[in-house]
Amino acid sequence: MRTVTEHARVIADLLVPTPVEATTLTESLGLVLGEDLRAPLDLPPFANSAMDGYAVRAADVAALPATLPVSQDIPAGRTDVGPLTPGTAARIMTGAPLPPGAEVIVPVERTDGGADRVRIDSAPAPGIHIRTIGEDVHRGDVVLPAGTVIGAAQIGVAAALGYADLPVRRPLRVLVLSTGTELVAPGRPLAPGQIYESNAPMLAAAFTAIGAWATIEHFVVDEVAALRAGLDRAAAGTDLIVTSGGVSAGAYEVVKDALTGQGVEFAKVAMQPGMPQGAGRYGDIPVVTLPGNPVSSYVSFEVFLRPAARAAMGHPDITRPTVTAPLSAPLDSPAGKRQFRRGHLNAVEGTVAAWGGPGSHLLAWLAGADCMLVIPEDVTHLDAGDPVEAWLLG
Ligand SMILES: Nc1nc2c(c(=O)[nH]1)N[C@H]1C(S)=C(S)[C@@H](COP(=O)(O)OP(=O)(O)OC[C@H]3O[C@@H](n4cnc5c(N)ncnc54)[C@H](O)[C@@H]3O)O[C@H]1N2
Ligand code: MOO
Repeated sequence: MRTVTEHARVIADLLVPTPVEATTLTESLGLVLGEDLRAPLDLPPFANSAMDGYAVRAADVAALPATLPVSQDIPAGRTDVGPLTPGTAARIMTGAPLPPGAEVIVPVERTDGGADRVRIDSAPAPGIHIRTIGEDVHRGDVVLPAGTVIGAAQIGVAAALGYADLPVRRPLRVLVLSTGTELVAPGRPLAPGQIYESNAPMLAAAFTAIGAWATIEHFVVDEVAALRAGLDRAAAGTDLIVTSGGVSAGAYEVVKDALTGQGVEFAKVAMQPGMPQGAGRYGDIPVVTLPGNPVSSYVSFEVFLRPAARAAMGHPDITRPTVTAPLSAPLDSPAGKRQFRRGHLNAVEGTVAAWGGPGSHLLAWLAGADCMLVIPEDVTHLDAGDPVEAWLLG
């Protein structure tokens, strides 16, 4: 049997980093910078006022109160500001360029607010309320290093620097294909013996949630020709194919039947759920074949695909945030397998507990879980109070 770590390595090695592409700011959200982003200009790009008020020379407010004629009006956006005439004040608004020669910004509250002449009652020291050139960013500086995950603030600073698009790693293009003659699309009538198809929407959503582009190829019946046709229809332009179902030990194991000896290796992995797995290539395209049981599929995504896909998209941090917390109730685990149990974190008590049983068909319990408990291969029993690792989902 293959270890979890060995199979994780096989899957990680299948994927190569996605290319770095110029992408609009909006579409860059959640993606990762593929190159350092340098500042093409200073921020602020010019000295400007941080207050609505008056710009004056220091010598003109040495003795207070002082009344000065207003020689200029400078709202934000003026592009033709001339030097400040000595012995005068410029009325200036927040963000407006400082007139050359101005040294003191007097907030309007410290004056009589005059438009033609202004009486200045008191004044701050020179430099106060003045935003200097490059105070935030110097031209040429690396503002966002390669590997930065683009969030709202990163989009903000990139826009402030004039970038309309960013060099980010493109999302991984993933094709999700479920197999199973018993499957019916949600929304259609269900005959006895049939079930609704849940793996493809779940897996596609899991990929979308990490910033990948997931498409669903209509699920196929358990026939090799149907699977090959589905793969051929959809494979072009795909970085990764993920199938679910048809990989265990029975008859009608369509994925195994179609892909064994065709570049995909099937293996039992020492984990529960998620034991039957496969990985390889279909033509040139990486393929990962997940077990059909819904919880097995999802757990396999968390353990193998999420980290590999995030690494391919350049994420510096590929694992879920993890805590180690005491169990609030005992649990058992199979010998020789790493068990992944749906879990629940009690944030008040600081404890975790298994959430539902270990059965890999218990999907509603997965939906109610907020963490995944990881019980090592050599542990068969844990008592209440024993520490256990929990991956925080969410
Ligand atoms: N004799 C053995 N039987 C099984 C073994 C084994 O080692 N020996 N392994 C079991 C384990 S563990 C798993 S996990 C499953 C994996 O089976 P498959 O990958 O071949 O999946 P299927 O048989 O196609 O389906 C399993 C189960 O999941 C339901 N399913 C499948 N696809 C979907 C879907 N897209 N949406 C919702 N539900 C789905 C399917 O109806 C079955 O109930 O094999 C065990 N058996
Ligand atoms: O691998 Mo199976 O997931 O134990 O049901």
